[in-house]
Amino acid sequence: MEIISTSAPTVLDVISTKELEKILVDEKLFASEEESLGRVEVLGRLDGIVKDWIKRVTMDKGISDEEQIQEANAKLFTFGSYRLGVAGPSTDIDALCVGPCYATRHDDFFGKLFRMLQETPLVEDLTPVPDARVPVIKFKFNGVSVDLLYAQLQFSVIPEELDSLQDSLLHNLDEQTVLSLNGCRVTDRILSLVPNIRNFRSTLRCLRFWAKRRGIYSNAMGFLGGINWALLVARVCQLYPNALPNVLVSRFFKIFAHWKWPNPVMLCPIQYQAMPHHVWDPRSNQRDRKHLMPIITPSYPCTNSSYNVSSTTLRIMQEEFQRAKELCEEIEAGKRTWITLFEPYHFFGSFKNYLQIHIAAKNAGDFRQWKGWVESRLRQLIHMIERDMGGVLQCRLYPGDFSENSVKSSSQCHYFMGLGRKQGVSPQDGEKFDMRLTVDEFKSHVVWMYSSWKQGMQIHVSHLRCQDIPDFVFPGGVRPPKSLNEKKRKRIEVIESTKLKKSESSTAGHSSGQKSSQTESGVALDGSHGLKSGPSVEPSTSSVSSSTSASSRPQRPAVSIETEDDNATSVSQAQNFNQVGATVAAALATGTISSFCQNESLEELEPPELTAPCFKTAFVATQKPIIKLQFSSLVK
Ligand SMILES: Nc1ncnc2c1ncn2[C@@H]1O[C@H](COP(=O)(O)OP(=O)(O)OP(=O)(O)O)[C@@H](O)[C@H]1O
Ligand SMILES: [Mg+2]
Repeated sequence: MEIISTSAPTVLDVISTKELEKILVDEKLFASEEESLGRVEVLGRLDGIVKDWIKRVTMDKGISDEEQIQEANAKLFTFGSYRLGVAGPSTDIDALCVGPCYATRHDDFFGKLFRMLQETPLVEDLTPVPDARVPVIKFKFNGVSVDLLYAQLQFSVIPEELDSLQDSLLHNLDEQTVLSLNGCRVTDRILSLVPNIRNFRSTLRCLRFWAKRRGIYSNAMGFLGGINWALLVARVCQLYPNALPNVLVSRFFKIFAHWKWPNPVMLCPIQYQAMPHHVWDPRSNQRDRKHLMPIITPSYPCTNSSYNVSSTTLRIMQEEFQRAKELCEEIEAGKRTWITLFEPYHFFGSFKNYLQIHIAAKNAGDFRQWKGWVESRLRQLIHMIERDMGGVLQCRLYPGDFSENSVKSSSQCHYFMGLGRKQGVSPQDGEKFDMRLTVDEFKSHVVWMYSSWKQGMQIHVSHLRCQDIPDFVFPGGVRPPKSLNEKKRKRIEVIESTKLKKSESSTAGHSSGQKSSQTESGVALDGSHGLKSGPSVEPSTSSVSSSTSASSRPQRPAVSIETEDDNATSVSQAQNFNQVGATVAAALATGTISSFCQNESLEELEPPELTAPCFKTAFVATQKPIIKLQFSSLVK
């Protein structure tokens, strides 16, 4: 593995690193002793629960031999930022329960263990996510967030000293177990591949803090998450094995501002084994070839940990790397201090137009699941808008959600997306952007693809101008004054930083604010919304309709709406059956329609069934007027 420099630190490096690390302490990025002890206690209790669980499972399998029951064992491993030693006060604990061959994921982990957790005092917000790529039970234990995965190994007894790094463990395991084990294996391998763990941790804490401040910390939204930042920092540590964090931070930006993506970042050569698990290989796999920012995990099966990165998020991150590189050069030259590197990105002052995505569900349990799903889909909305608006617009998501009340709501939240013109694309007179169909398509897609959708799970997307951003997004619910000179702005930044650090890992809403005036773009079937843009971008009105880009878009399906008095209204022409189903799904999501019965499964409407003559669906609305929809004789 090549090395760029083995230079030993200078006295100045020691001083500069102290200054840098002082910021981490001042920003309270370390868990207090009490918090750390609380986590250790939670893990101890959890370990006891899984050990108890496996004995019950053993007995339930009809094994009555006392010795075998005594021997039965399950083991808890930690991984992620907690295991890496960079957890902050509010970061979650990622844990893996390893069980023997007879303890199944479905019945025993998501069944028996889940019920035991339900009965455990101090366990709350229990959310099973069995259908995820990496199935997980999420919960809070005595206030500590835990993500618990499961690995069902081939052993009949799990040895207490099990080494999760052994590749031979992976033989004959199901894909979900391999992926679940991978978290632990990757974390431990990273720690074994960095030359100096203390310097690695300190540098990683800086980078995690910086990424959160600059609004680019979120794997789900197409930026980078904990694992990706850890791998990138580990690589820089390898290249400068003796450097202190001040140099490592600065070299990090220097290297990644100039990195020629999609060249992969790897901590070691890709490992191959005679096992069937997918290993990242752009030469043989077309999907891997499409990855824009490959950051490869270091243990078998080596995969790309940053497959969510899109051309938009990559561009944003590159701009941030470049900005930080320049700042670091000035810091090194003594022209600035480290704190300037961590200045927050002013998301709500950076765009003239925004989309607000409001999601809600009937109860806290539904909401947690619905929110997780919608959040993982939001990057799709960016893709759709950029695709449909002729490549003129570019979007930026704020990687966090907001609530209208100071206490985080358990059944609704808001996301925001900034809309701007692509650099270098000049505005045209009277240019308009009509996003109604795109937004409808997105909402439909979100509902359509979600197999666990339930009544009450809603999504609304609306357009708003910068001045209409609701107050609750601002720290303390107070909107900063419009024109600020540089000095005042700096002061506000300090206030914002204080607020931001409170929610270091995930951005929460702030105190209550007024409801903004906004344009609803997501109202079900006849909802209208358009974003009009010209040399000076104007706000849309709810009736903005035509646009040049929209004319080339497929039209809405022919849906006849029958109101109570049987006045049928044709909404538009059908393009295909998929769209009908999609429109239905959107109506369900927005709450306009509360239930429906169908004669044919909506899934059957996927191509190639587009030519099917008709399908009939009846809907009943939540509120008057009752709407019945009759889908029939759709025009192809
Ligand atoms: N995209 C991914 N590819 C490979 N492994 C992943 C991926 N996402 C998560 N993991 C594994 O799961 C672990 C926990 O993920 P998580 O998103 O909680 O990150 P983290 O490092 O714990 O950061 P945070 O403090 O934000 O929770 C990671 O450390 C990694 O081992
Ligand atoms: Mg984590």
